[in-house]
Amino acid sequence: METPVNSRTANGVATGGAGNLVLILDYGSQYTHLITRRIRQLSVLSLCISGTSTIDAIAKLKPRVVILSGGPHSVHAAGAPSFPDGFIEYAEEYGVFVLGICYGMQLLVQKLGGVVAVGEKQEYGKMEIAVPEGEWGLYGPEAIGGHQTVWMSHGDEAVKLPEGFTVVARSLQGSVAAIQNRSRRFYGLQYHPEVTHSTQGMETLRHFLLDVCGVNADWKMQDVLEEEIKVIKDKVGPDEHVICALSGGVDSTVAATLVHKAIGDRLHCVFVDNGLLRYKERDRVMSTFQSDLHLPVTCIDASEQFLSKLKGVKDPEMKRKIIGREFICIFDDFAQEQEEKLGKRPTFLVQGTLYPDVIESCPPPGSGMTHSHTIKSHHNVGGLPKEMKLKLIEPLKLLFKDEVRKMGSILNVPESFLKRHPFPGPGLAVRVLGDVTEGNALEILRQVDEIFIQSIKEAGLYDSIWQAFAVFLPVQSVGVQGDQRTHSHVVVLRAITSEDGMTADWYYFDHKFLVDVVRKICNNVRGVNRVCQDITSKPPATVEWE
Ligand SMILES: Nc1ncnc2c1ncn2[C@@H]1O[C@H](COP(=O)(O)OP(=O)(O)OP(=O)(O)O)[C@@H](O)[C@H]1O
Ligand SMILES: O=c1[nH]c(=O)c2[nH+]cn([C@@H]3O[C@H](COP(=O)(O)O)[C@@H](O)[C@H]3O)c2[nH]1
Ligand SMILES: NC(=O)CC[C@H](N)C(=O)O
Ligand SMILES: [Mg+2]
Repeated sequence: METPVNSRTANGVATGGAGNLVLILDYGSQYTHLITRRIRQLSVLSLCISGTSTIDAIAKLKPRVVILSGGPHSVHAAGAPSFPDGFIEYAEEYGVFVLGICYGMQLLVQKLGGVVAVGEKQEYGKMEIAVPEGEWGLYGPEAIGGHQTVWMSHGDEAVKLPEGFTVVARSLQGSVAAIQNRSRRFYGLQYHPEVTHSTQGMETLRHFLLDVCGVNADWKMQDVLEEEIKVIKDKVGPDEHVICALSGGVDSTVAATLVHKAIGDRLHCVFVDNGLLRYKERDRVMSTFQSDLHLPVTCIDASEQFLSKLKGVKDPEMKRKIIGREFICIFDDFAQEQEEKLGKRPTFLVQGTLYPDVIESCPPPGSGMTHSHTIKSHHNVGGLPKEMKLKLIEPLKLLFKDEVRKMGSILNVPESFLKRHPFPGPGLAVRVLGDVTEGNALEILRQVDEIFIQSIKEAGLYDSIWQAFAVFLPVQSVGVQGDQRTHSHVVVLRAITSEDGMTADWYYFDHKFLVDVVRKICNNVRGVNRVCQDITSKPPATVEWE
């Protein structure tokens, strides 16, 4: 089981020194990624691998702490995922701390000889728990003896604890909320401390990892940056060329700047007009590339190609897959053009893929996300064709959006890029529900979106909103405009706040703002007589409508 200090993981991240890693074993919870994030926010490196990884794969990473994630399964179900045989013995032999969260806690209870049963009542949503006076451990002195609000999402519960365990918190309904066995270093939380609705969740994780487990908080973005530059230099041969798909968004701009730092002018950037861009976006993006970014970028107008392939397609996943495929065709053609120019064909494609894109798309083998459900195929991940000539470089694949922004600011990427709201690669195709080519849906949506975004900017709200956009619905409603009956389109405005796009709340505009925007839209955009606002959080909705 011995491995060198600072060994690198399959994902290319240095472990940051033996014995300081927090390793998450994923059992498919939609929140698993958030555990990773929260821990990184504490400046502690954390990685996530499949919950059914082998004992060797776990031991190789030399974790100080292993967190067993939540998951959709019941521990009683046939084929319910579990840690490998020998894991408990390994943890005890090497003094590894183990924290089970929700399903992870139930797994720990069951495997150590306790009993998990279907609870009388399911507990979903915000709950109050009490942490009675008792021994120090999972909770520090500030939490002990008090109440806190936590986020629960479970149907099973621990009804008999394994020997040596004590209950350190209960929900006000009486179910077990937290357990520990300090001498064996095993801990469990029935709720999700990683979700912001658990008001003291972050403090609980901090206390547990830093004070109880003695993990060092020394993981820094500067180190990640230097490590990535080194990885790219090693991967790309000295006379190999690379193309970069640049969208004008935060992720690809940071990725391009990073790769440029590593390989200089062997990087060739391409921006694609797929016919699904926003109002005047092509001109605006190309001119900011020139004025602010100083990287050579080729613009390819492929709008007809994309739109003709999308004609008549209504299914959201189909649309995403078609778009992913067309992007790759364009990149291959661009590589061919470069070959004619340079006398050498570029071998790599840089994409600004982020961790959330990977988590929510079809989980690729080896990603460690094998127990999660596919939410939607992000065009740059699940939408990619199986056979690709270009090899991928995705330097941001393990980072969340706010981490990418941090990296961008270390790289001096101009704020005009870093502060932009995210815009999905499939663009307006996931905001015009149904067939995007029907009627003048795209044109109507562009106008509505522009009015909405400009109004937000004029009101000084752009930087406090994570993402805002309009959606076109393929339905018509009756209205009265200028004393005439109209039968026109319905559009929806969506604005959210979020940290990383994985969970989101809707943004609360004041009434006057909304009244003004709706008036502007109905007065200026022909074909719209009704405007709605989407006030659904994520979950249960997603950010984009498709
Ligand atoms: N119009 C485009 N032209 C070229 N590449 C694109 C285009 N749209 C998306 N891509 C590629 O797909 C990747 C994923 O798109 P995504 O929208 O998630 O990232 P982004 O545009 O870089 O950042 P943001 O999320 O802030 O919009 C991009 O990083 C880029 O590599
Ligand atoms: O590059 C992308 N390719 C895609 O296919 C894609 N789909 C969604 N998004 C963006 O991701 C964030 C989360 O969106 P969802 O809640 O709709 O999945 C939001 O910021 C979305 O705009 C995408 N980005
Ligand atoms: N969120 C979870 O991990 C749920 C665990 C298990 N599926 C239950 O319902 O109790
Ligand atoms: Mg984008």
